[in-house]
Amino acid sequence: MTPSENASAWPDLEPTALLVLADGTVLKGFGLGAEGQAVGEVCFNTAMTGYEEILTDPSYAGQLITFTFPHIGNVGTNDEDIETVNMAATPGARGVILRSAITSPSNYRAAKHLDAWLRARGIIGISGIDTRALTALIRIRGMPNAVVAHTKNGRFDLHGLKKEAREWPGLEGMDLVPMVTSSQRYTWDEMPWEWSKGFSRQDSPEFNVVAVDYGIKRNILRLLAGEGCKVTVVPATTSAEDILAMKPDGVFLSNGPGDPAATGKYAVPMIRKVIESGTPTFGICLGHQMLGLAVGAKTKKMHQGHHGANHPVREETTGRVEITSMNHGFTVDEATLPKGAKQTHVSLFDGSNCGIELEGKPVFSVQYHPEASPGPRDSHYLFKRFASLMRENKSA
Ligand SMILES: NC(=O)CC[C@H](N)C(=O)O
Repeated sequence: MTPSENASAWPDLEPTALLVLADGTVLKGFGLGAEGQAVGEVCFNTAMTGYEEILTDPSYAGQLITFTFPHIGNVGTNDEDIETVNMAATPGARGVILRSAITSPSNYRAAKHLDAWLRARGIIGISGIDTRALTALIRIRGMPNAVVAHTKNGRFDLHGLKKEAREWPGLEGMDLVPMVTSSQRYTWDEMPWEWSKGFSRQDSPEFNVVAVDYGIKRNILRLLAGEGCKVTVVPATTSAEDILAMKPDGVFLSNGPGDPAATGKYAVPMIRKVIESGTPTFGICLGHQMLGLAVGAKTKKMHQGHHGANHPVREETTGRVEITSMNHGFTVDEATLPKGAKQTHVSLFDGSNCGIELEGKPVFSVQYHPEASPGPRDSHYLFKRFASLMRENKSA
């Protein structure tokens, strides 16, 4: 029996939700969250905590997330852990695939049951899936396109669902940034959450940073504010001229969903001009991939992607290993990095590129998520590195 045929944990029960893969495989389960159907690419995330941050990371737009950890929802949800800034936009992941049903929340910060929270955000979910088997399938065959469908009465148009899964074009070539980017400029001064204090404000900023929003997460903005930045967030299509006219001490290129090569069509010309200007620049994930494209490297689709909170990465200059949060399905092809773009970080899982810096320029980026949320804080030093580059550049 293949892993996919074995992946309905309770195949004999009446399903109220289905996961239909593009190859026609049908996995039966129980509906949770919103009713309806959602199409996307299925990826697995191995983080054991932080499901709310994961589900609200706009980089997951166009994806259905399988959590490998079986108990998701135990600590409920609250408004402080949401990572999406642009609430009017599509809220990150379209669907969620779980092993176990969601139990009642048990945590002093819990404000809402995950099931009700998913329903309110229009996220469609299924439980009762053998997520170990589904993960094994993804490792063997790569991330499949699929539809997750949930109806209370258990009636499904199976033919229609199979057709939709089969015909969805997939993430390659897809620019999803217009769905998640902010339509207007705004400023950000909220700093990281502290025990017993909550969030405080940055009221004496040292730097003026422009952050280009391809689907930015709140914790990135908070860590920038924590390093002394007053951040002006601008829509993804803002021109280099408009950005440089704001006289930024630094420019930040955010994370985001979809294929970097598709998004890069309008982002790359802007990024080239910004790095030409000598302005310190820092990119994360999609921002890293598009910086790679801007210097002439190529990006490619990965087989199973990296999604989790325990990925070891080695910093090449020091040999130091940091444990990182990751969420990407595309990667910068290291072999295509031009002279002058140095590989600074590498994944110890598969040797893929995890960071670059431009020789002689105050410009660097990483493939992983140093802001974590969720995940370990080993990589917070990169926000300090950005602040140092801006400080040096200002005093030069
Ligand atoms: N987190 C991100 O920014 C993801 C980047 C890109 N969408 C990828 O999947 O590789």
